[in-house]
Amino acid sequence: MSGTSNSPSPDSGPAAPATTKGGSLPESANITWTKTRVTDAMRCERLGQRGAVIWMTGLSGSGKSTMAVGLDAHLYEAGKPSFILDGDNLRHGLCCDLGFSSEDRHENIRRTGEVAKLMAQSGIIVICSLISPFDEDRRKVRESCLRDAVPFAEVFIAASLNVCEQRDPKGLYAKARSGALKGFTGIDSPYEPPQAAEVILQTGVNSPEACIQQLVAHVLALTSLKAA
Ligand SMILES: Nc1ncnc2c1ncn2[C@@H]1O[C@H](COP(=O)(O)OS(=O)(=O)O)[C@@H](OP(=O)(O)O)[C@H]1O
Ligand SMILES: Nc1ncnc2c1ncn2[C@@H]1O[C@H](COP(=O)(O)OP(=O)(O)O)[C@@H](O)[C@H]1O
Repeated sequence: MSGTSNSPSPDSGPAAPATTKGGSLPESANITWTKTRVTDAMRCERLGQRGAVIWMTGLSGSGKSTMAVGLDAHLYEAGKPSFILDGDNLRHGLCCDLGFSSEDRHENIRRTGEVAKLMAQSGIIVICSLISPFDEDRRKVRESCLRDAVPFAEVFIAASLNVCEQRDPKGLYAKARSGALKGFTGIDSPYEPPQAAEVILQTGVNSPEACIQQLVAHVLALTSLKAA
């Protein structure tokens, strides 16, 4: 990660204006970026890892939470600071004002992506587990992270709609099919699969343990200080 900390312009010189929704300029005028004395690089050294955003996307029931929990537990055992940002959980607090319209889903991903990036800049491996159905939203999070030199990996939790619907762990597909739940992803709301995910986990085919192993290997390589 860069030498200066949490800056929209990683290196020295005047800070570029931070961007907001869709990469536009901030709404507020007369705002100035405060630089800190502890750099991102110093935080990484202290924690022995590079902070990163691990972004999991997939249908409801594909296995996002299972993968997130497994990865988080593995990192904990290895002494590596991590934290899960789970879509369902965030909707109880940070995103409690958002529903499931396309507009609200865009804002959900933007907001979560910004929080994830900040946490990653503090040195943590941030595991994001949201349906995040739109390619463009995920691309914006990726670009925002990479602009600030935050390692990013998109992880496609690739179980098919058929598999997810068979599992239906929360009974939501049945509700959606009956018409009791409108705008459900995969049924009457779109899901755009990633075109170039760094990791593809075949959670409809391979065991949870095998998928977690595949994920852990990628995350350890991405966050190793040697990878900087
Ligand atoms: N209409 C509709 N569509 C999709 N999902 C729904 C809907 N209504 C409620 N839920 C529940 O909300 C969870 C998804 O929240 P996310 O924040 O991950 O969604 S999104 O990324 O903004 O699309 C999702 O969690 P997961 O099953 O873990 O994916 C559901 O439990
Ligand atoms: N290989 C696998 N990877 C992940 N989950 C799996 C796998 N095989 C079966 N499952 C099951 O599928 C369900 C996925 O649910 P969950 O992880 O909550 O998905 P999501 O967070 O995407 O809605 C769980 O009941 C889990 O035990």
